[in-house]
Order: sequence, then structure tokens, then C-alpha cells
Amino acid sequence: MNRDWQATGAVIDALRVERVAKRFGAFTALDGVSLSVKKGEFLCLLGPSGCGKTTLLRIIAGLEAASDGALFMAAGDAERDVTRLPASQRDYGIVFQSYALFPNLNVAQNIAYGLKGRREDKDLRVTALLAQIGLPGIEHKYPSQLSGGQQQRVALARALATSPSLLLLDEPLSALDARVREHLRREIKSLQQKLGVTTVMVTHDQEEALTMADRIVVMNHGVIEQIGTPEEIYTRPANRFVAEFVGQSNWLAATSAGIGQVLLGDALLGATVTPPRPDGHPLELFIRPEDVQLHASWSPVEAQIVNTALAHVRKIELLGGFYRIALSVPGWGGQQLLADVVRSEFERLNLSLERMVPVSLPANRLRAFGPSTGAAA
Ligand SMILES: Nc1ncnc2c1ncn2[C@@H]1O[C@H](COP(=O)(O)OP(=O)(O)OP(=O)(O)O)[C@@H](O)[C@H]1O
Repeated sequence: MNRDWQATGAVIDALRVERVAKRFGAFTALDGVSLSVKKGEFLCLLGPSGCGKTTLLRIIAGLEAASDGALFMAAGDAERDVTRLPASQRDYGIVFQSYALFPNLNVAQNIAYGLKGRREDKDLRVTALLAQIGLPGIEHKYPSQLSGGQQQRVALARALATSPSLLLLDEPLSALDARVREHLRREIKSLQQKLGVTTVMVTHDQEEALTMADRIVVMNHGVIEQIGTPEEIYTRPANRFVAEFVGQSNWLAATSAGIGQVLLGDALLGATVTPPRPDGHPLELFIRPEDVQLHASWSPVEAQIVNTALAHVRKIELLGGFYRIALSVPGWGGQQLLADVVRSEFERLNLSLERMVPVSLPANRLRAFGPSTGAAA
């Protein structure tokens, strides 16, 4: 039996990356990265420029060799070690950021490039793929006659032509304008779901990752900061890096004050503090602007709500579908707090500059992080 193949009897992940490291001379681009991708899953590698996401994708593709670690791909109900396998022998299709179509070949020839077999079968396959990407009948056009978005769809068809078990996408939308990008996001996602093809996409665009991925891998400086569903990443970030990279956030300096309690300015607030810290331990409180609640008036009802105080309205900004309100709360040390409110809510609250408005921080949305390392407190 070939020792590269291993039958386990368990449900096999489509791809498993085990402690992969990559060094370029003295520089470490990837530092022991481990993750797995389930069959049919859409996984996004998300992180700032230089975090190592493209290097990881290239290692998965076999276009770059890992310095350490191993890669396994599913092969039936077994797992195959592909760490040393040349790119040409790995079963994947890939789409790059720039349109990597052959300019001297027409659309049909580009898509059929990797296909083997009879001419008629190839023609049928090309026709079916063009229908799937919503561009029927463009077989005889050349790449220069297509828009950027159309070229990327053809590149996608080419990557899917051989029905690979893995689809790799390297920032496939970043060269397109915003409107086309949004449209293609939805198209790629629905095609991926329809075909059930396991997909790994690299992006630095958090919105792209949140809208397309089943799970997101947030990377920074060659390590994984968090792996989770878009909802987990957004609502329960593992540390300050993730919280700041994905979405808007408020940060308030506080100290721990007993189990599930923090001292913010002169006020004792309920918050999610895990694990508990000794009293007086410095903390940074995190809350998303849309989780900050504003009230129309200060009545006995509002006074009963935990974590409620009176705030000054310092700035009002219209950001399309919602307003971003900058507040300062004297009782909470006067630190700036941003609150996002939708238009109807804004009108109901009758907000104006320098007005005092009651504000609440729901305890289940208020999370505490240690200030020095950025790790959850
Ligand atoms: N061939 C190489 N030689 C030396 N350093 C490299 C090489 N390829 C990548 N690097 C370095 O490794 C780090 C990670 O690069 P990588 O391209 O994976 O980042 P990235 O997260 O994809 O960023 P970007 O979105 O800018 O492409 C960067 O600091 C980069 O300069």
C-alpha cells in the first residue's frame, strides 16, 4: 500500500493544513499554521497585507513549498499526504486576482485548456460552464472583448472545468469596481453552493469574507488569530486584533471589579469578563456601535436598565443607511463612545447636538479584553 494514503474510517476533511511554516531567509511568513476545511465548505483566509494568506494559498496549491508541516487532501474516504506533490498532480482549480486568461485564445479555448478527451465533449462542457456562470454564447469572444467582471467569470469557469475537488480563489474580486464586485460575490457564492465545491478564498476585504464564507480564518503576522463563522468572528472576536480588523468597535478603558463586573469611570457595570480577573486589573471594554442603545427619555423604566447613564451628543454623522453618533458619558469617565442608529430610530430619538440622551451598554454585548496583549481578558 502507498504510505501517502491513509484510510481512517472517520469523516475526512477536504483539506487539512498541519503546522505549516514558511521562511523566506530569516523572515518567517507563516509560523505553524493549522486548519482544516470540510467538504463543500467555503473558507476565507482574511488578514491585512503581508499576513501570509497568499503564501498559505500558494502552499496549498503546490506553487510554493512549505518549510515545515504537512498538507493532507481527501481522496475518497482516505486522506492523502500532498505536502510534496507537484502542483500539476493536486486536484484543484485556481483563480487569481489579475485576469490570467490567455489573450490569444478565445473563451472556449481558455475554458477547455485543461480538459482532455473528445472535441464534442469539450464543447458540451464549455457550453454548460458558460450557462452556469451566466454568460451563454460567448465561446468565440476573446478576453480583450470582455469586461473585467466577465473575464473573472470565465477564469472561474476555467478553474471549474475539470470538476476539481478544491477551488482556490486568490483575491478574485479585488481588481473590480465596487458594484461588479458585490454582484460577483453573490454569483460565486451561489455557484459554489450549487456545485458543492470546497473553496478556499484569500481576501483582505472583511465585508467579502463576512458575506461569502462559511468560516473565516483571521490571520496576522503569519499566525492564525481566530477561526470561526462570520457571526462568531463578528460578535465574539477572540482578541483586539480580530475585533478591530472586522467591523467598527468602541474601546473603553476600565478595571475589573468582581465576577462579571467592571469599573468604568465611577460606575460599576456588568460585562462579559472571561476568564475573571483580580479586582483592579486594567481592562479594555469592547462594544460594537450598533449594540449601544439610546433611549428617547430618562424615565423610571430606563433608570432600571443596567449599564445606563446620561450621555452628551457630541457629533452626528450620516453614513448612508444609518447615523453614527459620537457621545461622551460623564459618569463613565467621559470617554468617547460611538453609537450607530438607523434612520427611523434616529427620528424617534429626536437627537440633536449637545442634547443629553440616556445610553445603555447591554452586558452581554460588552466584552472585556486585557489591554497589553490584546487577548480576551
Ligand atoms: N518570495 C518571497 N521572498 C521573500 N519574502 C516573501 C516572498 N513571498 C512573500 N514574502 C513575504 O512574506 C510575507 C507574506 O506575504 P503574502 O503575500 O503571503 O502576504 P498576504 O497576506 O497575501 O499580503 P497581500 O495581501 O499584500 O498579498 C510578506 O511580508 C511578504 O513580503
